[in-house]
Amino acid sequence: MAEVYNLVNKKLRRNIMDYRIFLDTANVKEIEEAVETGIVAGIATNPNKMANVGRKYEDVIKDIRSFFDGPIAVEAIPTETEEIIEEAKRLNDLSENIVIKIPANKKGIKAINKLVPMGIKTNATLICNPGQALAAGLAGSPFISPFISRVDYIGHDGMELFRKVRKMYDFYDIKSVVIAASIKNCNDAIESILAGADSLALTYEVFNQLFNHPVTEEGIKKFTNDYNSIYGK
Ligand SMILES: O=C[C@H](O)COP(=O)(O)O
Repeated sequence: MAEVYNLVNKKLRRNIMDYRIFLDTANVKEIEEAVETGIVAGIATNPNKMANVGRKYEDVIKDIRSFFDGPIAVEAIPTETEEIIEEAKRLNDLSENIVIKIPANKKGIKAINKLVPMGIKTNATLICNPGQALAAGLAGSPFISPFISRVDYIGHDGMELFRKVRKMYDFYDIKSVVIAASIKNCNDAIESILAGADSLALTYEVFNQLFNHPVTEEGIKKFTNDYNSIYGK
């Protein structure tokens, strides 16, 4: 078990650049457009994102696979350990390079502990306190997702949670890829990188904020006018 854990995690650390940005949506049009920038490493969905587009996991995965071979994260919904494991195996078989999101409560952690030695990539999700992150890391989950904005929404400090998780992982030398998840603006995305995020899960809206600044747009207009004044357009 320890051997498998080390293997999985060493490999993940080597390929960490493969996981810098997960696009957090199940909207295939958005995914296709964003992938064209060349900076999307993976796709993250959850049942909420699937419900937003009103489509089944199988159909969304099939569409994404027609143009993208990076990791696709999908969430296992059963709440009992054995059922989570069965659903994770089923989802994993839908395509190459699937990551199974599993909520980090005790039943989920037990499932992760069994799935990792099978070579199934898990992402411990809905992490809202540092203890859940510790448990997920010690269970060997290759990915973990501390949630930032959802923790903020109940009056706690999501970024502080993230900082604690990062510090704890460094202190215990836990190698899981730490994904800053549930990010609602570009500032939180950058803050979480500065706090040591290995990876970001960005909604399409936040992803687009990466490229935008009014001064840039103003500058483009001004430079276009200047160019046209030279070339007489
Ligand atoms: O499932 C992971 C997402 O990053 C959660 O984000 P959300 O708060 O937008 O659903």
